[in-house]
Amino acid sequence: MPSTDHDFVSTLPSALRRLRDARPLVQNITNDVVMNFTANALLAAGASPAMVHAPEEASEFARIASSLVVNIGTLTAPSVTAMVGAAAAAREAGVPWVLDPVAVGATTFRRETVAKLLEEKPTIVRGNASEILAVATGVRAGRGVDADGASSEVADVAAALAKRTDSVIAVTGAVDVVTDGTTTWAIANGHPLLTAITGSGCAVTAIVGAFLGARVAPLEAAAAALVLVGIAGERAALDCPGPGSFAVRFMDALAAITPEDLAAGARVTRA
Ligand SMILES: Nc1ncnc2c1ncn2[C@@H]1O[C@H](COP(=O)(O)OP(=O)(O)OP(=O)(O)O)[C@@H](O)[C@H]1O
Ligand SMILES: Cc1ncsc1CCO
Ligand SMILES: [Mg+2]
Repeated sequence: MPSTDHDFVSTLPSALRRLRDARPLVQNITNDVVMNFTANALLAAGASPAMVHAPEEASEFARIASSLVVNIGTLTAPSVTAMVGAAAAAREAGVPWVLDPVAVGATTFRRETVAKLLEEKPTIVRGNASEILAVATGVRAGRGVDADGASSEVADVAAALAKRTDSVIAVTGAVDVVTDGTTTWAIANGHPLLTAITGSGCAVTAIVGAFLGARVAPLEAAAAALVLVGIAGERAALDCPGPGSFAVRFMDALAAITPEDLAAGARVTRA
């Protein structure tokens, strides 16, 4: 039975303080379903969101952003141009960036776009288990935008992918896995109601970007975001009648969680 990683958990309050002090400018090129929800989640967490996605300006903006979030949920040809251009600009300018490969296994268009984006060296890739498996194997996997695998089963695949791509890999599910290929954490925070609303995964990815933008180191940034969203989900679910009010309470909880709450509620073990 693995025990809590107290060394890491004790760093969580300073990571959240850093995010709220820095109020990082997080550029998002994300999907049409979750744009408003994502911007509000970033505000609630303490970041400053900017949904700047036009091909004409996305790469220019990426050079001045604190971090960049690229989410392929509702991909179009112009959005691919914006994403690849912004990711390249971020890499050149030393701006950290995070990739959410939504439903990457579903179509050739998504697989080819993710292959192009991986060439721009994302700092972190965050997906559900079927998405991370599809990225790792390059083959068709999973049904669509929702997960259908257990994250714990992909920990080895994620660690190998982290080594191969030199990125941190964050796999979400009932238990999340975060790995840089050497250190691997399992995070048991969260609530099933998070899967009953659209965009909770996209919000996690954006908040990973927020911690990165506050210059928290990648492995710690990914884990802190997963703990924050997980605890917010747990709080929001208390006496919650259903998904509608859960989404509202989730936003309230994200804003109300203190740095100390983060350390007190974290369930992080070293794998
Ligand atoms: N069964 C579960 N129990 C508790 N928490 C969960 C469960 N499944 C997912 N979560 C949490 O929900 C959040 C979103 O993860 P999920 O894997 O559902 O992302 P996703 O599939 O990309 O979602 P979406 O694409 O709909 O935004 C994460 O914080 C994760 O820890
Ligand atoms: C439902 C849905 N379809 C494309 S993106 C998206 C939001 C979850 O990622
Ligand atoms: Mg998703």
